[in-house]
Amino acid sequence: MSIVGTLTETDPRLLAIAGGVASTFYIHKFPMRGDHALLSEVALGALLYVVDRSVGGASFTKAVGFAISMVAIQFLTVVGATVAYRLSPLHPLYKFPGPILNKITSLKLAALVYSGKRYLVIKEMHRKYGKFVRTGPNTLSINSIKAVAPLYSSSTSFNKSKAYIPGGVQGHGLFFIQDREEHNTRKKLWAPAFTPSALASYKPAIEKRVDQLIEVLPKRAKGPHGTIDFTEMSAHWSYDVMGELAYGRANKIEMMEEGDPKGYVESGQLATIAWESLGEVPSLFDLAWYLPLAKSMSALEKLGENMIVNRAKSNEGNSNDLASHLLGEHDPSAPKLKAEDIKVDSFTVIQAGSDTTAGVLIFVLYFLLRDPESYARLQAELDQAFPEPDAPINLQTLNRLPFLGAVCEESFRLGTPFGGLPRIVPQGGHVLDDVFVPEGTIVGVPPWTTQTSPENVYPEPEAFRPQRWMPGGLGPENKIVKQGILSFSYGPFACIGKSLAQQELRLVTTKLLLNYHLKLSPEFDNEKFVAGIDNMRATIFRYPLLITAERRV
Ligand code: HEM
Repeated sequence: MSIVGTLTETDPRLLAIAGGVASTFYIHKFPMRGDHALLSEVALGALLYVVDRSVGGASFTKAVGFAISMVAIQFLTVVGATVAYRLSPLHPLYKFPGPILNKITSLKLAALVYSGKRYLVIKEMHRKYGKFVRTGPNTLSINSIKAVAPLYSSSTSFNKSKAYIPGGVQGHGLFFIQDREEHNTRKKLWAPAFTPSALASYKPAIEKRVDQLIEVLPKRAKGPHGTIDFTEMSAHWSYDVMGELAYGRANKIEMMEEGDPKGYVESGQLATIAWESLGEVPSLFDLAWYLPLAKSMSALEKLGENMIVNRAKSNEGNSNDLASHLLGEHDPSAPKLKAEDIKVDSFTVIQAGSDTTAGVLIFVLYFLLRDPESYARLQAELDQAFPEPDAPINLQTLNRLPFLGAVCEESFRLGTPFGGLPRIVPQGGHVLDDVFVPEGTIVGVPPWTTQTSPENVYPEPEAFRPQRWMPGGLGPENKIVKQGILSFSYGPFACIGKSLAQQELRLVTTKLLLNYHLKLSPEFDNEKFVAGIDNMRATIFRYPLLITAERRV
């Protein structure tokens, strides 16, 4: 007989069940890292094996079987007790409606995020269940602009949830810092790189890269129709811009020239997919980091590290590049960031600034090419403002063009890459839109839902209608409620690169339309393109935007 049986004379299966119930209470009170939980289970199994063999005198096979069955019973008890608790009135979110599987396990939400269609499904859930939907055991989606200020933009706005912990990455970067105070300190370091004068100083570098795009575009044409994969082109352009802005002359990112042989764009996308989906189940994320796939996910992280290390050593950077701020070159007496933190901030610059802008540029062209009237109107506005297509663009003129502004705003609205902006309800809970939400709940206002809701944007909220942003809009019923537009979020954690992205987008759209007659390629398949849009912090286009470009004379 095993030691457990000898000592207690109780059926060991009952002890395993009791252990499972106790573990359930423990892990709900003190959530555990996934790799630590797995390790504890393995350690428990090993302990049971050793005890059963040495004290009970069992054979190897019997002791292994005993250890496995006890661990399995304990584990299944944890699963069963967790499901029962999450569906029971004892759970703090019991009163909130939502699909039953979502209430039971965060794996359901993670799978939805992974599918890239969270933005569409969550909107549908709100239509079915109302303003508050329980999208995970401990997660609420809130379709209410009254929740925007408390969650994001007020002085007491909530901290970021654990969805922002970037798996096995060592070090803290601005985007991933959850705590408001720590975030505030780091943001002071970044902020000087995004002042209006700093932005104006980036114009020559952005314009140089836009001119390079204009040059390279026809060289990418392939096949009988001269088809250009603009999804790839846009990503390469965008990475080159961020490389130049971040590391100045020390930049080695040259994708328009050399392509992307090391697969950095794909690596960034894989990391985004993993962060965004597994962020909903952080305990699984801790395990995923040990898989071989993590290696390809971390290629971009490595690039960020190499670039900032080179930049720091080489003295080749510009005094106003983004790295100069992260490296503290403007104030030698100020405390320096730890090397591992600089590394994370370095790849944050590249990734946060590239995939997002590249995605919205793809949407700008897609929408314009599907809407010849808007295309023609924009081209006329640009031709009039800039009669010399090759001359440098005057920023003041550029920023004053109303229809260009309207096209960009409408593309940010419909091409928003962020499916969710999860925050955590602070101690004591909080009343959100007249409903009490318990502390510790993960809450978010879903950008796509609010941005395409007829309550916030009217008429035709899901259609590309740039005129809605112009004086007079789409008629007397025209409506745009600002708090409903979350493309760049609001408040302390909002996008620090918003003005930069706007400037980049205006410049590149202008030069593209001034220099080329752009069209959708005959090879382009609209249905496949739309079905292939996956929205997850960056937009992943599973099917490319295929265009043709004919030089204007
Ligand atoms: C179309 C382009 C862009 C869009 C739609 C966009 C959108 C956003 C959004 C919604 C957030 C908040 C995310 C959250 O709370 O989870 C964010 C954060 C951020 N964005 Fe952007 N972004 C764009 C371009 C850029 C660019 C060009 C940069 C340049 C470096 C940038 C840098 C950042 C950084 C560093 C953060 C983290 C800010 C913080 O935590 O304080 N973004 N972005």
